Amino acid sequence: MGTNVLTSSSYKFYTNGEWKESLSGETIDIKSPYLSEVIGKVQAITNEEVDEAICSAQEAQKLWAEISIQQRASYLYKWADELVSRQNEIAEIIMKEVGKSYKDAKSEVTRTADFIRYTIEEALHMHGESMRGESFPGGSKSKIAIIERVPLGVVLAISPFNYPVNLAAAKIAPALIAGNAVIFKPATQGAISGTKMIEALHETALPKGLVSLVTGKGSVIGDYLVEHKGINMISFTGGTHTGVRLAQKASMVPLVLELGGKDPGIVCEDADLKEAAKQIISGAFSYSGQRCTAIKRVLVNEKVADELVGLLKGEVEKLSVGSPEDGSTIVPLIDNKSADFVQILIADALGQGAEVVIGNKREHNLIHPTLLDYVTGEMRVAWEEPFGPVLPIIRVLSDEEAIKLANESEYGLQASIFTKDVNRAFTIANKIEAGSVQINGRTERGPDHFPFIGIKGSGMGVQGIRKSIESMTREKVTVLNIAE
Ligand SMILES: NC(=O)c1ccc[n+]([C@@H]2O[C@H](COP(=O)([O-])OP(=O)(O)OC[C@H]3O[C@@H](n4cnc5c(N)ncnc54)[C@H](O)[C@@H]3O)[C@@H](O)[C@H]2O)c1
Repeated sequence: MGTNVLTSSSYKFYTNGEWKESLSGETIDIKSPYLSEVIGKVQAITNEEVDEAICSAQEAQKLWAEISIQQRASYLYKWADELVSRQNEIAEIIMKEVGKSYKDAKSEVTRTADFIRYTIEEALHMHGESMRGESFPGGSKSKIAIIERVPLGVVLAISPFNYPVNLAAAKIAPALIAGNAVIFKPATQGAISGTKMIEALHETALPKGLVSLVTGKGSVIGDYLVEHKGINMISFTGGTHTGVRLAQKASMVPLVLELGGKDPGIVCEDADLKEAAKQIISGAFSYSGQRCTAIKRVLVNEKVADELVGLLKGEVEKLSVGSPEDGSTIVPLIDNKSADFVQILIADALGQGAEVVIGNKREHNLIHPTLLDYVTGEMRVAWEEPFGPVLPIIRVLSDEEAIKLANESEYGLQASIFTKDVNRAFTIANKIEAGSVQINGRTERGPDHFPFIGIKGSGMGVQGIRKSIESMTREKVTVLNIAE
């Protein structure tokens, strides 16, 4: 691993096929979560520069939608190849910028290339349909509707910090293959990784203006982008607070929102407890719990609670804690503010009678994996998303109580159920209010072609390769009236 990857400390934004410095003259420092140093700066662009990006996107999109899907595919295949050939460089940036282990960062890049290829192939196999008028009473055989999917126009893609390459490409690739232009706004922490990903796209000689990388604080340019009349669709992944605000600002454009979660791991007394403990701990603590689909609470039947807690503790003891450079699972959180928040949730629970099974140790923004037992519904950690390595355990008397607690949450992303009885699993799953339910496995987003859905405070709309393409296109009907 070279140390000189971050050669350019000031990164440019990208619009109309060119890399530029903002006329604002302002940049934003990107501080590594674990190196305690600024690893680069990104441009804080102006509203006028946003206007220019959207204007050139509108121009470019018209031509892009007209070329064949095979031609569009050829650019995207090159993009996937470029990402693979730059995987070491990009992985190192992801590691330094968002503090993810080098191994995980690398697999994020290769998973993204796989995602892009699958997206192309899915789109190549999507076809429209036709209908004859005669099937409706009074309709005629001479009326034929041809139903095709057409692009929406300019898609605004806003991504979060935790998967800065994968979650961005998961919006950009379906948008492009379907014939849209893209305005890509990365999370500020994650913007250098996003820049590197767009550099790879630039290498494909993609038509000018089709994709722009706009950087700046979400709180500064976010509203301007979201309310912009030139935007035809918004695909957003991030926190619930930001997403709800965005939905209130955006008007009359389709939205797909993938937001926060509080996924429960429900453990019945007949579960394979050893396997459940393994799944729960890897689900809860990978990348320090900074995953939307992390297991964020355990609802365990009290008959097996003591045994499960012992097994969970054993699994936590095996987790490596330290620097992402050493491949640790538990790494410093994205910033100090996030670590302070986790600490507040832990303190609140302890103040109300929860017990620490293991953990509750902090060095700067590195929080050791923490298990809290005897958590009750009065404690904030039972309901709030920590986005950090703390897992509350709530003991329940019955499946009904577990279902009730699971559904009382403002979120509805995923849930896991652990039981050996498949009928029982389905009975519970059918009553759970969540986008997806995992039976005997940890909550997770992949494989990426599965539909991925957040309900309630966890979002609206569906992602997942085919669903993402559908969300970025609309049906258009052309009716042929044949002379009789
Ligand atoms: N459901 C999912 O698919 C999924 C996946 C990953 C992360 N998440 C969620 O994301 C959160 C963590 O990510 P984060 O801290 O980067 O989230 P965040 O909400 O702080 O930021 C997400 C994005 O929104 C931008 N933004 C901020 N203010 C904005 C505004 N006013 N208008 C438009 N955009 C604005 C940010 O710059 C960033 O690009 C967690 O809640 C996590 O659960 C959800």
